[in-house]
Amino acid sequence: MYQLSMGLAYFRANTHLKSSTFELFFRKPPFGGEFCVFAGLDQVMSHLANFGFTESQLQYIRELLPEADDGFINYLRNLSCSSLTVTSALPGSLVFPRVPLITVSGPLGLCQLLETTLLTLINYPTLIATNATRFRLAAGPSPTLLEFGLRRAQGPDGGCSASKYAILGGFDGTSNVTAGWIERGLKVSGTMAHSYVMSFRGWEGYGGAEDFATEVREVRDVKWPGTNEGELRAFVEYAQCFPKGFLALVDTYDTMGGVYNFCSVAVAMGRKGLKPVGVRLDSGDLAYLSRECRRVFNEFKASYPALEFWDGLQIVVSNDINEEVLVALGKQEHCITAYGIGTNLVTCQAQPALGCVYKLVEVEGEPRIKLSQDIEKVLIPGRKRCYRLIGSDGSPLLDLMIMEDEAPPTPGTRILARHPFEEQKRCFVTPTSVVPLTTVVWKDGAPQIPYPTVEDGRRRREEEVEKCREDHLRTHNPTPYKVSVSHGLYKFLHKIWLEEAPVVELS
Ligand SMILES: Nc1ncnc2c1ncn2[C@@H]1O[C@H](COP(=O)(O)OP(=O)(O)OP(=O)(O)O)[C@@H](O)[C@H]1O
Ligand SMILES: O=P(O)(O)OC[C@H]1O[C@H](OP(=O)(O)OP(=O)(O)O)[C@H](O)[C@@H]1O
Ligand SMILES: O=C(O)c1cccnc1
Ligand SMILES: [Mg+2]
Repeated sequence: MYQLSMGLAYFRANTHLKSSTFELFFRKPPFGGEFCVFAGLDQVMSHLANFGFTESQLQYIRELLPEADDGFINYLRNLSCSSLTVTSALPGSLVFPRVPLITVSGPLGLCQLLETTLLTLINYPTLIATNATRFRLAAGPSPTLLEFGLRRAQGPDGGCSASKYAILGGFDGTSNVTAGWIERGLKVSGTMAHSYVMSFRGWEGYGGAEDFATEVREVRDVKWPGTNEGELRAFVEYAQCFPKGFLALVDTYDTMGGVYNFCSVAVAMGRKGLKPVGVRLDSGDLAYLSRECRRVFNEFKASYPALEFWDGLQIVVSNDINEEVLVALGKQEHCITAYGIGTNLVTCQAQPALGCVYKLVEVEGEPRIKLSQDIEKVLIPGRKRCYRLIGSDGSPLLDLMIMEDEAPPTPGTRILARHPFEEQKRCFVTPTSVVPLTTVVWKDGAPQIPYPTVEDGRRRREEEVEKCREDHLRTHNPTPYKVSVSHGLYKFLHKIWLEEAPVVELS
């Protein structure tokens, strides 16, 4: 309604066709960090391609906006994104405050109508991709990270976005089947819950292979005759159902008893030439219990050395894991090989919203500025070009915004980079290479790049994280990354600022 109301007022004022430019950017990185991982462009591109109003939507808008006349409704009826040029960062890129992630140029009315949609399509995907990247950085490169969050997500749609963009951010798989169905190629996996284990008590009604169950019980009785019988039955049934995918939840009654039950089934499977997958721990001290699991696996390895799978068994842990728990586990000795993470990942509990904004910076070639008492909120006016200046070690030195008509920075040439608002903060920089931060992604009614896939984003994130200095990426008190403007843009910004700010009269 926000956008439609302005749309009508622009139409009445006959300014709806004026050429304009809007920029989408964030001012403060989330989670107390220094960076975001850009995501959501795939959905933006598909929105641009499909943008339009149906007759029934137009009818509804007439009801909502009694001020709308036939002329306005006709204008909406014929709207499409063919008159827009959109430039954007590419998914998986590391992005920093105030640098435009998406720039939309075209008729004012149309650009305005896109505001809320573009923000909702970028804010959450970028937030979750950033959260997932931080979880990956905290966990290190080797463990498997599984997204388990659909049950706690902000609705089914939020849950599917979470699954997809968590994978872009470095997760390996999701338990969300709908996400895998929508986005073919996402790895989908699931283990078992306590309810499954709890549903069995003893062996009454057992219809599986008798010799298998007998063998499992014999192995168990040698090691620890007192383990829970219902749990053992649950594992035996599951192993027969999933001869290649036996991963047992071991903490329903007593974690170590569960591990012995698992190993007993594993021995009987091994004798049939089958390979069990591992265990999942869902409570208690996950570091300690993972070491205990490995100790029991080693004990069984000593007793059954002919079976070759003991060293490769997975130890999956879950239960309210967040970034802090991952950091804490990183400092302890443990034998965890995989993490299942739900609530804290998908709800981004540490910071549930990213504050990207969408601001008008130019109309009919004239810059526009929004002033604020809060200096951080003062808008950098005019259309700009943005570059990442790379140093001799391949890591980014700073991001630089220049005015559209300025000469781009070139490798080997020394230039002055300035903080946009603090006059004394400036530096000379001689980049080894210069990378443009945005690409034209939409023009003349057609996409200008192939539709971005999750895999593209994942790869780009990996490359960019690899190149970035660790102190910019660290969890606590990261080193600020310099986002700067050229001397020309600095002068321009402050000139426009003075022109627009009234001089107060005191008496
Ligand atoms: N070794 C560890 N170091 C740091 N944090 C841990 C460690 N082990 C577990 N945690 C975390 O500590 C918290 C334990 O929560 P809580 O005490 O409610 O669980 P629990 O009682 O073990 O399990 P549940 O309530 O599910 O039966 C979880 O957030 C878990 O991820
Ligand atoms: O803890 P999360 O990061 O959200 O990960 C997913 C959790 O969801 C399931 O348990 P659920 O929370 O349904 O039950 P529980 O807390 O009683 O184990 C699962 O066993 C994990 O513990
Ligand atoms: O597959 C699992 O183990 C799983 C999936 C979702 C939530 N909790 C656990
Ligand atoms: Mg729980």
